[in-house]
Amino acid sequence: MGRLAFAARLLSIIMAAIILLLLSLSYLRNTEPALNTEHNRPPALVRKIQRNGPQTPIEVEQPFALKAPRTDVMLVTPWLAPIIWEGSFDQKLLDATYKPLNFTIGMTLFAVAKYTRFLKPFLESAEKHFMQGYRVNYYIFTDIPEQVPRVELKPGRSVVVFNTVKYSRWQEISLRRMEIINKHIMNKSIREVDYLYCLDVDLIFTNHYGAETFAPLVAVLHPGYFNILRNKFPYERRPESQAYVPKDHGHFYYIAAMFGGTLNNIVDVTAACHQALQVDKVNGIEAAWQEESHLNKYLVTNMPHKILSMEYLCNSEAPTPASVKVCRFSTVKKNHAEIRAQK
Ligand SMILES: CC(=O)N[C@H]1[C@@H](OP(=O)(O)OP(=O)(O)OC[C@H]2O[C@@H](n3ccc(=O)[nH]c3=O)[C@H](O)[C@@H]2O)O[C@H](CO)[C@H](O)[C@@H]1O
Ligand SMILES: [Mn+2]
Repeated sequence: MGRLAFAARLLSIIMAAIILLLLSLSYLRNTEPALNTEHNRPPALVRKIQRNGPQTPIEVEQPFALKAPRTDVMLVTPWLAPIIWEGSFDQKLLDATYKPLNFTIGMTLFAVAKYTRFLKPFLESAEKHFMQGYRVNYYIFTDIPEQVPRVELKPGRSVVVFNTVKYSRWQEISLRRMEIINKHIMNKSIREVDYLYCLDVDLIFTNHYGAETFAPLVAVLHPGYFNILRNKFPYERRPESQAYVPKDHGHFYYIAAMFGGTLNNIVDVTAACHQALQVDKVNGIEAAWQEESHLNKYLVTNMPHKILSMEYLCNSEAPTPASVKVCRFSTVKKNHAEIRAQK
């Protein structure tokens, strides 16, 4: 074999080896079982229906395409996410669809310092109204585990208590929730829930709160800002903050006392808010409404798949708007100065 022919042969062998290596690398990348692959999987409901087969149809009142169930409120956003109001859903139909799937619903609740006093009424009301007939795990974060009350739980429901530190400022206790929830999902102390709800504890359930709220990412209209121009929303308006939203941006103002969704979505939203909060801290700036400002900033571009109306967060200290036919989750009156005082 001539020198030239040998060199050509060698070159083609090297080229083939490189192509093979590149192909196997891209195969490995595609098959890597990282947590991130969750993003590409169909939602839990679709997976389970694929596994179990379709559910049996049940008798419901016929819906008509030309008849809106309600005409006084917006039922779907411009990006086609439903807004949930009394009269817009059939609870029987939803339960017949979802209950056979045996979902587990997780809930994170922080009760630090004096806020442990809210746990008993919260849990007792949740046992009456929240996700009846579903499996529920309450994840309670507290610095005083002995003050977690014993509340009688229905079958399939449980309380898990995690120790957490008490930061000296109430704002810090509130905003650190993003970081803590994120860590507990990443280290797998919270797992195997189909949906996770992250709630304030100074609230009580006052009516049905169930499957109509299931979505990959769900947020709630703030009862104080549902009918004002967006340039008046209490977004963070200083460009130096990571939570900055310009006056002509945004759709709805959401309340941080409740957001929920699938674990991968909650990982994303809590990670984004935690990172933004850290950058703000380094820059010596705290957003107007702490994590609520960061949550709202996130939701400007990552719009929720479903929005809950103010029925899902009623302000017990203000008149109920006419559009709210049922209050399902209501604030508890509290003396801010007393409860946030250190002693
Ligand atoms: C009326 C008002 O002021 N609203 C703001 C206030 O909501 P809130 O007044 O509802 O805040 P909050 O005092 O309920 O704190 C939020 C949550 O953090 C936990 N917690 C807080 C303090 C504490 O000592 N122990 C404890 O466990 C607890 O789960 C509580 O529900 O603050 C939020 C966090 O920024 C939002 O900005 C709200 O818009
Ligand atoms: Mn609160």
